Amino acid sequence: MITIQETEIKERGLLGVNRARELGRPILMSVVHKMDTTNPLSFFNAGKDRYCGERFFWKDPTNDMVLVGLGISKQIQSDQAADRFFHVEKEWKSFLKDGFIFNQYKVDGVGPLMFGGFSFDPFKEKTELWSKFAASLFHIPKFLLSIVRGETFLTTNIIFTPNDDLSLYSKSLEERNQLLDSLRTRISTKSPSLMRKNEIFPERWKQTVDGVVKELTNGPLKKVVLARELRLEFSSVVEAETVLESLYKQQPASYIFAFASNGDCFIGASPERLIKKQGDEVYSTCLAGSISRGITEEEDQILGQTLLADQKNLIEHGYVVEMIKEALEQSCKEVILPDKPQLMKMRDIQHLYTPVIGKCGPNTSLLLLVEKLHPTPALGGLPKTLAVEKIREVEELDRGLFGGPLGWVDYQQNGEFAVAIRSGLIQEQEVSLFAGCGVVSDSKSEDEYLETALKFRPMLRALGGK
Ligand SMILES: C=C(O[C@@H]1C=C(C(=O)O)C=C[C@H]1O)C(=O)O
Repeated sequence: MITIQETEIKERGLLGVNRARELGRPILMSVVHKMDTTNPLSFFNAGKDRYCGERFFWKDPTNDMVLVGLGISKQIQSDQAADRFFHVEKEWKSFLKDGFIFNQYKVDGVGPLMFGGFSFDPFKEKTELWSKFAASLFHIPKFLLSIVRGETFLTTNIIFTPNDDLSLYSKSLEERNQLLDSLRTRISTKSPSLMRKNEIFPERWKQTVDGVVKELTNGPLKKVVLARELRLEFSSVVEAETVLESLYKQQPASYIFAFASNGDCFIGASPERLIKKQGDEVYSTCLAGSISRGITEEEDQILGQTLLADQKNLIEHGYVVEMIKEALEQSCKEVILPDKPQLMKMRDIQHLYTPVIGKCGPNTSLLLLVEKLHPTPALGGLPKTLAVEKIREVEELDRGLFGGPLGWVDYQQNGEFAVAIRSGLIQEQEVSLFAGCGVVSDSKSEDEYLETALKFRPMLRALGGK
């Protein structure tokens, strides 16, 4: 319970009401409090009934930043394809303008913040599968729990419209106290049983890979990433909190995310950072080139060394490094990266990995960097435009948010986006899982098929399947 003085309630209520009336439009009031240590999954779970379809969850691989949003105080959304990153940034900044922010903590990820993502390809025809998500969709929550480097904060966002009166502020505090009171409810650990696994046209997918391999030998295309879907059916509704809890235990070194919209929930555990901005620095990750983990330590090391020396994978990885370096050089003063990839070992798979740091110039903007980087050749291909066009033409899957940038931006314009892979879409009793792989001129469709099967595994295990 957070205690508030009666005078503060009146003063802040008045401030909000007066400004909204004076400007004739909605005004944000954001209030930050420090809190005792709170389990983020309990917080997510506490919003289950009241904020169903209005929740998000984010944890970065280092555990430095955990964000949980409940309720929607404002939605920024659009199905418009052109200039989508610019429009979202513009709307975010104009939403913040003239608002009140009561935040004495100079910590990123605290205070007003939007969370959401961009679809992989806004020009691809949208199907029923993703009908609950706009192609660009961001939520500014009513309540945001931020656990930043071990410290816990709660942000309450209130929107005053010209028609509201003073009581809005106290009503919102009441809602917050009810939420904090319900934090003790336990998460059900019972997972529904997996009834049916339906691979979506695997043979046709392999034929598509073979067709693209032929084009790669002759044409200007160097690499195309092709993805496929696995549709699962369960004995009862799949609850996001139960899946999150499993991902938390099973994939500690990943970004763990959930983004609910209109009843569906996009959820996953991605190893891949697209970009992070913290003050004057940006961080990106080149991740491409994959091999399985070994059963014994020795086998695991041999597999790792094989990957580090494998020409096909090194070439694929090099494409990503080159592109990310070039994109950052356009808006950073300096770009720093090692000259050789290392290994990133996840539970089921190991990857070639190169971290990149950029020193920001005066106009470096997080969303404009997202635009430049997405999709990297790890998810699109090379050359970028041709590869994305090829995917649009030959891939049967509607990727929706899969493979797109998913993350958060705070009111200081700091934030982070992961590449939304190793993920799935929960639709009541059914879940679609997605996985892709880089196709180059010497790719074999059977190997690529097996690689995508490996990439389904983290989500499959978290859902109680194998
Ligand atoms: C496309 C996916 O993964 C991407 C492709 C990789 C590859 O081709 O080696 C490796 C990591 C990711 O950048 C996926 O997991 O679905």
